[in-house]
Amino acid sequence: MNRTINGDGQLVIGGIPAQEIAEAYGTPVYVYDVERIRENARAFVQTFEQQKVPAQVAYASKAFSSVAMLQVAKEEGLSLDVVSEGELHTALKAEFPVEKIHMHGNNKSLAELQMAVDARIGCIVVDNFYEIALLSELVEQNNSTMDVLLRVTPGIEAHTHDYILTGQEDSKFGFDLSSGQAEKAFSLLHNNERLHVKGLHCHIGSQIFEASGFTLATRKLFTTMKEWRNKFQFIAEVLNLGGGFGIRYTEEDDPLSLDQYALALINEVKQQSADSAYPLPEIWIEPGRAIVGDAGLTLYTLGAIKEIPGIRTYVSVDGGMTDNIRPALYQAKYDAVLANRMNDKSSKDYAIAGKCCESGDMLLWDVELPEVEHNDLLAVFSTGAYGYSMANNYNRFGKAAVVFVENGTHQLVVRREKFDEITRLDLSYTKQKELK
Ligand SMILES: Cc1ncc(COP(=O)(O)O)c(C=O)c1O
Ligand SMILES: N[C@@H](CCCC[NH3+])C(=O)O
Repeated sequence: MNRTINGDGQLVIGGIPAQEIAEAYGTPVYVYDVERIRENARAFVQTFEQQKVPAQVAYASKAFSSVAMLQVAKEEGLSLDVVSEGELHTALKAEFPVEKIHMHGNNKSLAELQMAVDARIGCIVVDNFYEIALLSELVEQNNSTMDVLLRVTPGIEAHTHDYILTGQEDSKFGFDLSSGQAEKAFSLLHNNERLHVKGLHCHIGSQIFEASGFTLATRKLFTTMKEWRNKFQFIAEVLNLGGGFGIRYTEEDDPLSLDQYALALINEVKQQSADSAYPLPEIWIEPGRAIVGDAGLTLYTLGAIKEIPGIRTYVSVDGGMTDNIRPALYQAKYDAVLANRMNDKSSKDYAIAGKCCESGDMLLWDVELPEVEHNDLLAVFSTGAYGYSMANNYNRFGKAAVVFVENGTHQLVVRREKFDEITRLDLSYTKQKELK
C-alpha cells in the first residue's frame, strides 16, 4: 500500500490522511489504495505479457466483491472468478465483460447454473458429478452450449492453514485424480456435444508462500493431460492453476513477489510442454488475496481500555470479528499502528479486542503501540482480502463502509449499513389462532 507519514504524524494513504477519512465516513472503515490494486494486477498481467504467454488473470472476487472493485478489475483487463449468484449479479451490475467471467462452486444450484448459462459467461469450472448432470440437462433444455474446465484435486498438501487447503485428495472440491474420478468426469463431459472442455483446473489452497506447490501441481496436471491426449485425443487449450499466492500480513510472512509466482508457473508450464511436445496451453490464474489484500486497511476508533495487572491490557475497538473474522477463524495475524500518532514511540503491548459478545473476538493479541488514549485511531494493515467479503451482522452490528483513495481523492464505494437497516428483511410475527 502506498502510505507515508505527514508533518502532523498522521498516516497518509494514497495521499489522504487517515484522520480525514475517519472524520468523513466514521469508523470502522475499510480503506483501499486503488493504485496498489492496479499495481498488483499489473504485476501478474505484465509478467505474462513480457514472457509472451497467452494468459488470463482472473480476479477471485470472493476476496472482495463490490461494483466499484469489479470496475477497477475490468479497467485492468482482468478476467473474473465468481462462485455464486450474488457474485455473478455484482459482476453483471459492474458491466463486467461476460465472456471473461468464470463460475466456480462445489454445490452450484440449478438457479446458479441457469443464471450463468443465461448470462453467457465465459466458462463454468465443473466440480462434481451432480453438477455434470444438472448442467447437461440445462444446456439440452436451453438448446445452448457452454465452455467448461474440469476442476481436479492433484493431491498436493500445500503449507497453509488446514481450513484453506484445497488441493489434497480429502477435499470437498473437485474430482480426485488418483482414484480415476477425474477421468470418469472428463469422459462424460467430452462425450457431451453441448459442453466443450477447454481444459483443467486446480487450486491447491490459499496464502501459499512457496512456488513448489504450484509447480508440483502443474506437473501432476501435465501427467493427466498427456494420458488423456493418448486415450481421448484431447488437447487442453487452457490450464488454470488457481489462486492462493501469499501476501505479507506481518513481518513473519515472507511471500514471493507476484511476478516471481507468475514466472515460476510460466517456466514450469513451458518446460512441461516442451518435454512432452504438448501445445502450450493458455495459462489462467485466479488471484484474490494477492490483488486486494495489501491494498486495504481498516481504521478503528479506540474505546474501552482494561488493564489487568501482570496479565495484559485490552483495548477495544468499534469493530472486530464482524468486519474481520480471520483472526477468530484461522488465528490469522495482523499488524497495526496508531494512525493519528505515527511518530510517537511504541512503548507498551496491547491486546486489541472487538466489541462482539465473544471472548474469541480479538483482532490482535499482542501489538506494541504508544501509550493509547480513548479516540485514538487504529489502522490494521492488509485487511483488503476476505475482510469486507466475510463481514457479518453478528450482534446485529451493521457492516462497515468501504472507501477508495486514489490520486489524493477519496470516494465512498460501499455505504455503511445503518442499524435501522438491520431489520430490513425482518417480517412481523402474527400469532396464529389455535386449530380447534
Ligand atoms: C478456486 C479458487 N480460486 C481462487 C481462489 C483465490 O484464492 P486467493 O485469494 O488465495 O488467491 C480461491 C480461494 O482460495 C479458490 O477457492
Ligand atoms: N477466506 C480465506 C481463504 C479462503 C479462500 C477461498 N477459497 C481467508 O481469509 O484466508
